[in-house]
Amino acid sequence: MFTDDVWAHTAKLLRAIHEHPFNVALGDGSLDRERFAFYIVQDARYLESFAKALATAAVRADDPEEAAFWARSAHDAIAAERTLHEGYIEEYGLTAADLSGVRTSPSALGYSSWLQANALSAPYPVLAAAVLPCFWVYQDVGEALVSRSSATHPYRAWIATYADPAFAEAVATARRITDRLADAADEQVRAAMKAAFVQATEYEWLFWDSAWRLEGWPTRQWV
Ligand SMILES: Cc1ncc(CN)c(N)n1
Repeated sequence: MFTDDVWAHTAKLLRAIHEHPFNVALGDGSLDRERFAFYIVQDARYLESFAKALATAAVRADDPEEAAFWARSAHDAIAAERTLHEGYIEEYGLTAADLSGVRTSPSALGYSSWLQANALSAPYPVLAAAVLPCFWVYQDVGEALVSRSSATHPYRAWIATYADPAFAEAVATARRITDRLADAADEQVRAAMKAAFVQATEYEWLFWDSAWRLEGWPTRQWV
């Protein structure tokens, strides 16, 4: 199956994601608030673009069941995941003014813009492959962390969201869709699907790394 193959192809990168200091600290609860708050604010921005890419996939899908799945996922990215974000934003006492003063990081902007470009101009099967890691990598990380998180773990709500069986069900559906599209695709489209899956997984690593580095714009000093 296409998705088994691309998952195996990205095994080293996936290991690097699990072993990234951000995720190790997220898992053992030692991640400092500043880094997690940075991540949450950037992720709220990212989710807006991700949801739009999913809504575009719903429009471009050639199968009504697939269209419904993408539309539901677009809704969930805003509704369910945002509830999670708002919980942390409230806990950290961040105001709307604090949030609007934060500039979208280079990595968050890069990932979001790349998703938008795929949504608007890549073939539909390539778009499906581009959004798949956004589901699957998070479920993989959430599931790996859940067994180690106690009831008092500071990031338990985050871990529980992505380790939830409903999220695993969404991953299974996204994989089924991507495999169906890969089966029907010619070699050129399949190669573009693989490249999109790898690129999105690289962006997933970058996103966590950017939060770990509290990534800003070095050019800000000149403008
Ligand atoms: C960067 C990123 N990638 C994926 C997800 C999970 N939808 C997320 N919340 N943020």
